[in-house]
Amino acid sequence: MPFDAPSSPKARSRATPRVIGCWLLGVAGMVWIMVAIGGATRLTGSGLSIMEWAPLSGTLPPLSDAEWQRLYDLYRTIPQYALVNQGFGLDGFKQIFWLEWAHRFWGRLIGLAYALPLAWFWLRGRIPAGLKPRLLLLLLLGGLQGAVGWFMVASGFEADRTAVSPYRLVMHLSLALALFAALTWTGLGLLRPRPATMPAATGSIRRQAKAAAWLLVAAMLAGGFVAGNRAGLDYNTFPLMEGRLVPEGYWRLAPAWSNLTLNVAAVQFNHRLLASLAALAGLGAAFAGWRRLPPGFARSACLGLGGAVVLQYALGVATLLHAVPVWLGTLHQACAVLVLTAALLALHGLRPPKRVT
Ligand code: HEM
Repeated sequence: MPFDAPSSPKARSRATPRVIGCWLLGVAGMVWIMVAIGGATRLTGSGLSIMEWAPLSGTLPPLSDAEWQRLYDLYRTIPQYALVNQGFGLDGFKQIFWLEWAHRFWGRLIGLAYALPLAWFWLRGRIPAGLKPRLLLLLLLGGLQGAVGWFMVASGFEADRTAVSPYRLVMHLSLALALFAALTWTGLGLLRPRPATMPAATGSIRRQAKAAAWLLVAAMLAGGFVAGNRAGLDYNTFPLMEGRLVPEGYWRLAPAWSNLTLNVAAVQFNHRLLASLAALAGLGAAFAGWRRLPPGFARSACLGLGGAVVLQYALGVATLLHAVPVWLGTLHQACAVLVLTAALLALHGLRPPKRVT
């Protein structure tokens, strides 16, 4: 559903789409930071430290010794404590508590940064009519993401589990990326109206960029399963996996489809394969843009896509070779959003011109 900045004679209504566009991009930036905090939370094993879902009262951290002790006692009832952190004491608990608290606190801030300006623009009649359903949908998606986050965390409390379900982790990561993409695309639509004309080569480069974008989405989903299965702790060589291109035991699990989501060897191989295809497609679009487009937004965006994909690929290999240190894993997760941004900018820059009727 494309949305373009409407042109209006009134200066005030001309300014409003730009302000709304900047606000949406600002919220998208906050979602980006949230993805990075989420990566650090997962990689430091902090994500299961708060066992309550309290959207309002959970805003404040514990303010008394008794409250700290109550939360610690709750945490001591779950398998992760017994199997991973037994005896790490209240001080150890506080260390894993703060990141999860910061993750949830930042989520609440994003909610406010979205809902309050939305209400203000709405009440002052500043939102173009055609944009209202989309802004409400974004609000709904944001709320849903909070609920999915809790749904994911709750899976980590089940018997014999020391981490969350890979399926729910992928759901949470995908929804975060979808929310980021929707905010960014809508914001860009308000800031950059469709051009009246485009160079003839644009159509074929747009198809290449679209292919790269879909391959990137697939690589990101596969990356979620690598993270969810902690598959980056095995096969720490590149490009071969235990001396083979396709690892032994790719189809080890039954039913066969479960290899795609739960088998460490298969999940990691799929991520490598999809990332390589996405990198090739991204570089292809960058090369075509560089060769066939005149200097301008679309050409720079195509080149940016190529650069971002190469950076992310190199970060992925480094993360794997070093068996996922927290800082590299977090950087790889944050850079996935950079690549997504680059793909969105390229697709936006390559949009077909406005049809004249
Ligand atoms: C276009 C390139 C790539 C994209 C878009 C991408 C994206 C992602 C995403 C979204 C995740 C899940 C979140 C995270 O932990 O970061 C992930 C995880 C991971 N990726 Fe990639 N990736 C790419 C290339 C690679 C390559 C080439 C490798 C190694 C050969 C790699 C290795 C890993 C590993 C080991 C993880 C799990 C990290 C963890 O447990 O935190 N990635 N990737």
